[in-house]
Amino acid sequence: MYNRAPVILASQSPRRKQLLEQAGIPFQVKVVETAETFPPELAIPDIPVHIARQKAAAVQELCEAGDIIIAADTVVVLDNNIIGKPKDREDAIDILSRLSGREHRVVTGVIIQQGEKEVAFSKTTAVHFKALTTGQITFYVDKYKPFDKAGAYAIQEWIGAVGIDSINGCFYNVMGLPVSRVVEELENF
Ligand SMILES: Cc1cn([C@H]2C[C@H](O)[C@@H](COP(=O)(O)OP(=O)(O)OP(=O)(O)O)O2)c(=O)[nH]c1=O
Repeated sequence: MYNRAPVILASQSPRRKQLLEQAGIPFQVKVVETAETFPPELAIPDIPVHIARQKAAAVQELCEAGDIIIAADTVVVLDNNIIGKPKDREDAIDILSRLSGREHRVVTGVIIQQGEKEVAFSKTTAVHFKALTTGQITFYVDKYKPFDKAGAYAIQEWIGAVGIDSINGCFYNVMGLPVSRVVEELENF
């Protein structure tokens, strides 16, 4: 069991909070809004790590020396293009139409920091969607309103149960936190 310095989760995501709780890690949530920008030359697996580092840096001022800060960012990647959160209903429908019947990758970058010390990594999960009908897509978007989700869907919701053929990699990584790896890194920190 993890039992050392206080852990601060630098995320307003209810999914990340739920997953860290599920792992039995005691923690507090502290969040400061960040711009979530990245230099265009970054390789795709490094982009969510870069953004997670910005989220961690933003909460430093709210933390005590010695606190361990955890931050993460999740992006959906289709044909080497990053798909973020949908702008509106039409954008969500368009994103899901593009993901339909195909495989995409979900990349979560994680930062664990204590003062100058840092562990950074990213994990990738491949997700294969079934061919979704227009009716399924509009039903999902109108009922579940996935506007705060990268790629306009949540694997833990209805669409994950009926629309996903297979995944290769960590399920919880798709939800926003590769929690078994986070626990492993915390134990070795
Ligand atoms: C693909 C996918 C994403 N998501 C969520 C995880 C993240 O919360 C969100 C991606 O946005 P993020 O910017 O990674 O996180 P966030 O804005 O929710 O929280 P914060 O920046 O404060 O840490 O999408 C799911 O819940 N299920 C999924 O299947």
